[in-house]
Amino acid sequence: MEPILRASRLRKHYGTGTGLVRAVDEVDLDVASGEAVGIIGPSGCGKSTLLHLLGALDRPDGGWLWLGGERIDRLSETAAARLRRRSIGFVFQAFHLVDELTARENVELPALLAGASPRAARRRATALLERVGLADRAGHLPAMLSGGQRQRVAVARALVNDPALLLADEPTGNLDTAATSEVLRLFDDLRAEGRTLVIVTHDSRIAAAADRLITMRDGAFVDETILRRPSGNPSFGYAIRHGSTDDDSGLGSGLGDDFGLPDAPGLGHGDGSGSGRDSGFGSGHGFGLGAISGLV
Ligand SMILES: Nc1ncnc2c1ncn2[C@@H]1O[C@H](COP(=O)(O)OP(=O)(O)OP(=O)(O)O)[C@@H](O)[C@H]1O
Repeated sequence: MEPILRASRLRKHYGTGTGLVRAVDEVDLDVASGEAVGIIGPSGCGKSTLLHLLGALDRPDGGWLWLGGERIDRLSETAAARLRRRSIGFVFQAFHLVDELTARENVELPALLAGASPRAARRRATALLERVGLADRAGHLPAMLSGGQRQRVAVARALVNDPALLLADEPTGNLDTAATSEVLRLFDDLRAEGRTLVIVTHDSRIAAAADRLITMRDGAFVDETILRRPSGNPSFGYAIRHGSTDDDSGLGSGLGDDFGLPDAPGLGHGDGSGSGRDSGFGSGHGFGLGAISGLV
């Protein structure tokens, strides 16, 4: 099965006064359709830079990137903008709603920009606001909404063009505990309904909404943990090995211990009968399940 998103040796380096920052350094990533991938790691390790590359918000210095089989790493500004409108939904820490527009108008906007009729845009925005539990706030301006409500509007907006890929950068970073729970529930629902998600986060609870968690450090992937099989892709087969020769016992349980996440029973002890990823983890470069030992 072809991944919907594939990055190969993706690279973004910044020259600074004090030297070279390898923000993203030869990263390989495959994301299957219907899979929810969480990316975690210390501040400055390159998570946001990677997400910007994956979402064609920024161009890599090197490497290749495909979305739905289409090369997207060398698009012109115009083509990248078109791709983002059509195929990618973004959720940012700071919401980025238009202050002068109501919740419904904010959600309608990307649909209108993508060429939907006003009536179709309204129909879709109304349904999505209902979907995120904000039907009764459709006419409110962002200033009249709580942080959690604003982020739910932002999620509805990200979904309005039914994107192939939803990218979220610290979606709970600006939220208090109660609002985080609202947004967490929403992401958990999106995962369960089979949305293809990549979420960058510091928040262990949001990270737990992922099917697979990747840890970044110094621009590279250093660890990978499978939490569950993707719900959007029942035929998805992980090549999880049996036996004790590989240190795969840390799957799920190691994560729970180190990161405050619930255990993922069974995942570390799969029957090995899955068909396996088409190219293994991260396109076959880098590391495999044997390297997993919980979060570092
Ligand atoms: N435009 C830029 N110019 C120079 N350096 C940059 C630029 N953008 C990011 N960096 C550097 O690249 C590295 C990765 O930054 P990035 O924002 O991707 O990290 P992050 O993991 O998302 O951090 P945080 O969790 O704090 O948001 C950092 O060292 C950062 O200072």
